[in-house]
Amino acid sequence: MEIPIVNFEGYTLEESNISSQDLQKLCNSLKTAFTEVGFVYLKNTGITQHEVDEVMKISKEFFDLPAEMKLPLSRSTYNDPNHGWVSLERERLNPQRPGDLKEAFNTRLLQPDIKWPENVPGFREKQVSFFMRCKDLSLKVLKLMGRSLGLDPDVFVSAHKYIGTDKNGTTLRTLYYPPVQSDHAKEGQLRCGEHSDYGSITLVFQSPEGGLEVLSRSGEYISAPYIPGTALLNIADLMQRWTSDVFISAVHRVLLPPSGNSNTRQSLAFFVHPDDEALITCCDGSNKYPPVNSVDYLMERFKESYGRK
Ligand SMILES: O=C(O)CCC(=O)C(=O)O
Ligand SMILES: [Fe+2]
Repeated sequence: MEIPIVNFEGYTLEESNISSQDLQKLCNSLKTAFTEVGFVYLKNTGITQHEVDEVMKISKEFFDLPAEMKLPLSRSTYNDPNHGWVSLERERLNPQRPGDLKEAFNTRLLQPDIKWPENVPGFREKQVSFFMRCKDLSLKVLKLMGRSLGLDPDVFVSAHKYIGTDKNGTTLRTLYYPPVQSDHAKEGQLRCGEHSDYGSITLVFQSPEGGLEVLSRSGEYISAPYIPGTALLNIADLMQRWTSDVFISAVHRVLLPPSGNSNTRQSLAFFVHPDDEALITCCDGSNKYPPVNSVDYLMERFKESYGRK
């Protein structure tokens, strides 16, 4: 099994003059991908490889700073549950394993009056403008998802009104995986432990090293390689619940590089979450899962990956 590629030509960020026949085709392809794999590559979205490369480049400048310059920007120092720097091994996406061998910087609030890295000129502007591009693409996809299920096209979009504000947890995360000496890693340690994402959907952009793997329905990990110019999109847990398990939130991971390989790796992940106060109720009216408040659900999940205190 492979992750399908869906062409957004005609429905890019700059266009929406697609014929109703092509729109239906697009919806059908997405629905197939989301029900069978939970992951899909989107090509010709309007987000270019150049944009992605630029965000990765400026992110690397930040990650290369000495730890004492990043420490004041730590995730826990903000009056916000998710914004800021996450140090190496701080997070365990699979709570059964040692901390992940990755660093991250999370952008959630777009206000200029919160702390940003000062020593990397342009960092804030580049992260914020990429956040906006990902937001626009995500809203377009959410609309197609509603339509693909034969529902009101706004059923999901209308629960994502406050992205970029303190009423919504949507986060752009730039990730850096430093070189690993596999023989020095702790037992069972990975670059990114097995997990599924928490919110509604996630967009992922990897550096050319690739390395992401996705658990297929038949129980084997399949590779999600780097495909330049594409955005990889996956369903997350709240969306699976919202669709009464019609759309699949697939488990994924990043293993350690093979012994002797000293490559670094980068990725950008845009985690789309519904508005804090949105009540997530099965969209087919089935009551398969009880209604849940979006922010309550997400806070519970964060506690698991950062260790319960
Ligand atoms: O680094 C990647 O390619 C994916 C990371 C990931 O799955 C996550 O942070 O949730
Ligand atoms: Fe993930």
